[in-house]
Amino acid sequence: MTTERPRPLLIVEDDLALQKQLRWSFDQFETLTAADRESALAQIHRHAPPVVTMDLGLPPDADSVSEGFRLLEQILAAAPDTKVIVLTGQNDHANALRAIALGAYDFFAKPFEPELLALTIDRAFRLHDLQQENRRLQAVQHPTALSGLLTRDANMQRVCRTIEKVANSNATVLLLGESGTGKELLARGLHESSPRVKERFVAINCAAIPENLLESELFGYEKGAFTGAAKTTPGKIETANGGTLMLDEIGDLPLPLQAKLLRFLQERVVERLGGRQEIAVDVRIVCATHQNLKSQISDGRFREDLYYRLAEIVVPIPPLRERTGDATLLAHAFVHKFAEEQKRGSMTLGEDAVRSIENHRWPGNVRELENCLKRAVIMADGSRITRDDIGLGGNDEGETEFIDLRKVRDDAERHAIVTALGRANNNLMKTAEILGISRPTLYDLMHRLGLKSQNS
Ligand SMILES: Nc1ncnc2c1ncn2[C@@H]1O[C@H](COP(=O)(O)OP(=O)(O)OP(=O)(O)O)[C@@H](O)[C@H]1O
Repeated sequence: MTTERPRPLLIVEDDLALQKQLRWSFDQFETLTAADRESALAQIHRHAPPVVTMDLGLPPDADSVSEGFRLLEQILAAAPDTKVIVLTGQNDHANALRAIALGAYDFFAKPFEPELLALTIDRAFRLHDLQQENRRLQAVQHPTALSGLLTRDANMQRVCRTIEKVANSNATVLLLGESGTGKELLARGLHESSPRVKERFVAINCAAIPENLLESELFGYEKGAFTGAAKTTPGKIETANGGTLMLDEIGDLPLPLQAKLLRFLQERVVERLGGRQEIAVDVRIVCATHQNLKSQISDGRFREDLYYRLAEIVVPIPPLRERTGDATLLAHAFVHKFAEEQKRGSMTLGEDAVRSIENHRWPGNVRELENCLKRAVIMADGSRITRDDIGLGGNDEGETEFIDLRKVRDDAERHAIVTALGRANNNLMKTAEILGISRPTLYDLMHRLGLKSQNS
């Protein structure tokens, strides 16, 4: 015996006799009905039915198809996965084809055989389920390479999607972000999501190496090329052959080396210092910087032609302070990680510690947060990390912003109701329909929020 709940099927039909017949024919589903466009939309918002059957001729002008097509477009805009089966008049092929072109799943000419329509509805439910399952699996399997990167912030999630999307191409990527925002983590994620994953990921920090050594680090040298060059050594570019080379702090690359890098990007060959042979290298370049390269270009400190070679895809990374909820999300994860590493058993963050983390501006971004929590885990006396263990200083008490969910909800509800009242010209029945709630619920809400309809 199956215990599955019947699935919601919306029947949009203004002919009440036919509506009743359809309900009766499809009693294996949880049938919902609507006789016009607005109530159909309210049902869509309230119940999200995966499948809809709809008549094209709807009031106020049931003889024309304009209201039906408008509804079809609105359903697909609100819930694009909905399978809409359009019921047309006999010999109404033109409208049937127009409905399919707009995204309807199928059409049936009236009068139709309920058994045949039931088969199509079944098929539509199955297709809808498959698509949902597919999406769920993709969501679960997708972020493999970037799964070490924690975020709930919408902008940061967008950055991750961009990285995953460009991973398959060979485009040069420029990551722009403050120090410690995760540029190297993203560059590695890009490499690991790319077809080059089996080859090497090589990173070099252009700011950390003195100018005279940077050239040989990047391009390599032949034995005897300079004093101390005891043996032939390939440079980082060559070492990354087949893989990905990350040039961190590219804004610090000295001008003569910028010219040399540009030549490499144009010709894709390197010549080691003291060597005469050109060596072909196939490498994907990812650059990163916290500097404003555009202003460096205006100051003559960065070559514009190199910039355009490097900036095929530019990905700005938001600083931690602009990522909603991420500081605490990461803090909990770091506590867990370091408590395990330090064999301190299970540790938690006290409320005062969480508030102090929320209020800090994190100029050093995730790296600063990571170091801060590592120290706190080591320093904490018990299993609960306090504000003092976090050691961010400052008096956070005054700055604490309490999130009052009720107020946030009230504000959102007030905004929605006022907008709907305006749209419905203060007609409460219409307002309730637009909002997808019953009239008594609307009255209750308006009463609670102290809202008055202008007619009352
Ligand atoms: N979203 C994140 N989730 C988990 N760990 C992160 C995240 N972002 C950064 N980290 C960690 O924070 C540290 C700093 O990140 P990373 O080295 O990638 O930053 P960066 O922008 O390259 O820094 P810099 O510009 O100073 O080189 C690393 O240990 C990294 O693993």
